[in-house]
Amino acid sequence: MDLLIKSATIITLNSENEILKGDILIENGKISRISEGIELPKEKIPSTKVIDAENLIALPGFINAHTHCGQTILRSYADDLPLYEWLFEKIFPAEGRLTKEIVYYSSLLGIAEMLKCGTTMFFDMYFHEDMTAKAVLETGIKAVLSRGLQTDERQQQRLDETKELIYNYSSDKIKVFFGPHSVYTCSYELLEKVVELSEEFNTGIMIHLSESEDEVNQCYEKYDMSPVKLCQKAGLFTRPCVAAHCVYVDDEDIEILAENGVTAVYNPTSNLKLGNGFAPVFNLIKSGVNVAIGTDSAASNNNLNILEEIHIAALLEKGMYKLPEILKAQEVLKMATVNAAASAGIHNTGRLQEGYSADIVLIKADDLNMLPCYNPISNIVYSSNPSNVFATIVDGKILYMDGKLLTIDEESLVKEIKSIEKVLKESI
Ligand SMILES: CSC[C@H]1O[C@@H](n2cnc3c(O)ncnc32)[C@H](O)[C@@H]1O
Ligand SMILES: [Zn+2]
Repeated sequence: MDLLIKSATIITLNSENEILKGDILIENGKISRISEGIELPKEKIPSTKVIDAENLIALPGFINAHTHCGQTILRSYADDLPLYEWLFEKIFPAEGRLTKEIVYYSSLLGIAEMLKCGTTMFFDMYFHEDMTAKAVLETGIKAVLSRGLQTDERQQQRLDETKELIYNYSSDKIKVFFGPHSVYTCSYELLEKVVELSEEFNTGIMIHLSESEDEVNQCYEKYDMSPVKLCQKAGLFTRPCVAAHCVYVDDEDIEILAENGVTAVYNPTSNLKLGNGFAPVFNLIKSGVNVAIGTDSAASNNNLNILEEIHIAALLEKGMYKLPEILKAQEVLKMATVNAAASAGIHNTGRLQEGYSADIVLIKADDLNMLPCYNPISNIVYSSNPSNVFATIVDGKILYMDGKLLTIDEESLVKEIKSIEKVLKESI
C-alpha cells in the first residue's frame, strides 16, 4: 500500500534547519513527492493509506550506527565494570552459551526496541549474524551487518561466515561489512586479510577503535603506534570504514581519520558506563571527520534508545567545554541520520527527499513534553522520548504505529525472552 502523510511538520535534513509544513507522498517504498496540498488521483485512493500528520513531525528514520543486537539478551547481566573485565571475564564466557536460537530472539528483542524508538536502520557486529539477518528480513528494518572477527583457532571459520552472509543476505535491506572486532583481538595479519577481502567483495569494514586507554597503551607496547595508525598501516582506511568509539584519538589520529574519510561512531552512554571517558567529538567534527552515533549494545548501555543517545550526545559536549553552542541540535540529528547513511555509502536514506527510500519516523508534536514547540529540532533532541514516537516507516512500510509493532508478535516475543532468561540464569 502507498502512503500519503498529510500536513506534517517536515524536517528534511537536506539543508541547514529546513523545516516545511506539507505532505509526503510515498509510492513503491520511495518518497515520490514532498509538497503542500498533494491530492490523490481517484484511481490511487483505494491503494493509498492517508495519515493525518497535522500534529506530527516527520523526519528521516534514525540510524543506530553501532550496536550488537544479538547481545540484547545480556542486558543487565554485567554492569558497573571496566571494559576489559566486562568483556573478557563476564561477556565472552556468557556469549559461549548463546545458541543460534537465542541470538535470533535476542535480535528480535533489539529490533523491537529500536523500532519503538524510531530507528529504521542499524549497524551491527555479532556472531550467529545469520540469525540477526533473519530477524531483519522478518521485521522489515534495514541493517549493515558484520560477523565479528577475532584471531584464534576459529578465525577462518568466522571469515567464511562473513562470506556466507554476503552471498546469502546482501540486498536492498542488508549490507554486509567485514567486522574485525578490534586491534587487541585481531592479529595484524588478520587486519590485512580483512582489507584484501573487503576489496574482493567490494564492501566496507566496521571495527571497535581506540575505545579505552588500555587498548591504546597495549597497542603502543605491541606495535609502537596508536590503534588508528595501526589500522591505517594495515590498509583499513583504504576501504569504507566505520570505527566505533574513537575515544582516545590524538590530533594526528584525528587527521588520519579525516583525510581517509573514516566515520567515527560516537557511543556516549557506553563510553560513560564502561568508564572509558569522553570522545573528542567537537575536535573530530571540526577536523572534518564524519561522525555518526550509536547506542552500542544493551549489555553496555543498557538500552537501544537512540533518542536518549542523541540527547546525551548533545549535552555532554556543552558541559565538557562549557560552551553551549559547541554542538547544536541539528548537528546531532545529522549524526543519527545523514552522516550514518553516508558512512556506508548509502545515498538513498537519511534525508527526506524525493527519490529517497521512505525511511521515516513520525513524532507526536502535541504530547505534553513536546509543547510548546518554538523549534521542532530542539524538541526532538532535547525533549523527546520513545513514547512520542507515533510511527516508524521503512521502505514505505509501517513497522510500528500507535504503540503497536506490526511485524513482530510482541506477546510471544516476551514469552520467548522470559524462557531464555530462565535458561541463561542457570547456565551463565
Ligand atoms: C565478536 S562479535 C562482537 C563482540 O563485540 C563485543 N562487544 C560489545 N560491545 C563492545 C565494546 O564496547 N567494546 C568491545 N567489544 C564489545 C560483543 O560482546 C561481541 O563479543
Ligand atoms: Zn560495540
